[in-house]
Amino acid sequence: MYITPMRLVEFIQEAGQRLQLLENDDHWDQTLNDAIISPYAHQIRTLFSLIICTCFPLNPIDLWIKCKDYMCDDILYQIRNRMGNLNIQISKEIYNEALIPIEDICLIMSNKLLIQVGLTAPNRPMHDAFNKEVHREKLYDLNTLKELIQTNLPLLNEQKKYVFDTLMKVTNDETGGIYFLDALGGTGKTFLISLILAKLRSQNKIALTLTSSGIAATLLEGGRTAHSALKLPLNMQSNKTPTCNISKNSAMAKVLQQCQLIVWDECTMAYKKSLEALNKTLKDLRSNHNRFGGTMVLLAGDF
Ligand SMILES: Nc1ncnc2c1ncn2[C@@H]1O[C@H](COP(=O)(O)OP(=O)(O)OP(=O)(O)O)[C@@H](O)[C@H]1O
Repeated sequence: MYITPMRLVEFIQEAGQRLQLLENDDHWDQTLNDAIISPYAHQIRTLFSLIICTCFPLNPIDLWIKCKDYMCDDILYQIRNRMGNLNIQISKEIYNEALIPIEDICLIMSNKLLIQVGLTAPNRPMHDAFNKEVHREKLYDLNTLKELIQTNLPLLNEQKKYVFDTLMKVTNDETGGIYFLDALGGTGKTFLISLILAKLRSQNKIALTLTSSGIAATLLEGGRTAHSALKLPLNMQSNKTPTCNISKNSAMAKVLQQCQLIVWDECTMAYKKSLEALNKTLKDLRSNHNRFGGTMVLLAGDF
């Protein structure tokens, strides 16, 4: 019979506990049980960090499982507030959010990572994605969006209503594709796009707004220049096959993987290769060989 070193350690620990030669984790359990009466989740996280990195409990994972919901309370509350959705429940992303400050405290206290004290390592790329970019794209006030839809939707004429309905339908179908919104300047393209964006965002979907110029970016809610959002290379002309400088684990990659619609306003001003770069990057990030990786793209401008 072969006993792995890990199993041997478990045997020795178990035997030590049965013979009462080793302490078990009851007192840490009790300490944390007393602490969870506190309404402040960050205090429970600090105590938990202190216990796992300086008191060497036998089974830190057990302690984490028993208290993790209490340690995520404030994070869940903030996320519900930010998204205006009280139905959001605790998820593995939220647990990961709590593990990050716990590991930070352990590093300050004992210069140890969670993996070194017997807990699972937090997923830092997931944390980045979860925190920054995805939230930024979902950070819209639902009441303001609903008000805007209620006021502006009845103002659309028949043609614009048709465009609105078509885009809503194809975006909800999630089949992907490209649409061009071509109209003369001042005829209401920005007005219509704002409405499409508001409708999708009010449904808690991600709709990314790219523009070719900084000025155009200020006209649309959440607008960003394509160069900044997509990390396009500056040497576009000399680069034969440019791609967006976005790695699969990055925060922006998560947004591009999840977004339902990408609007590129004033796209007639964009260099052709920047659209090719977006096409290539989306195919790669979404592991989908269809055009723009199967994402719905709306190119708007005065063609
Ligand atoms: N259906 C509508 N009802 C009321 N006002 C509208 C409507 N459509 C557009 N407008 C108003 O007309 C003006 C011009 O519209 P908008 O900026 O959307 O045009 P545009 O096609 O995007 O122009 P440009 O191409 O120059 O950016 C704005 O003040 C907008 O609020």
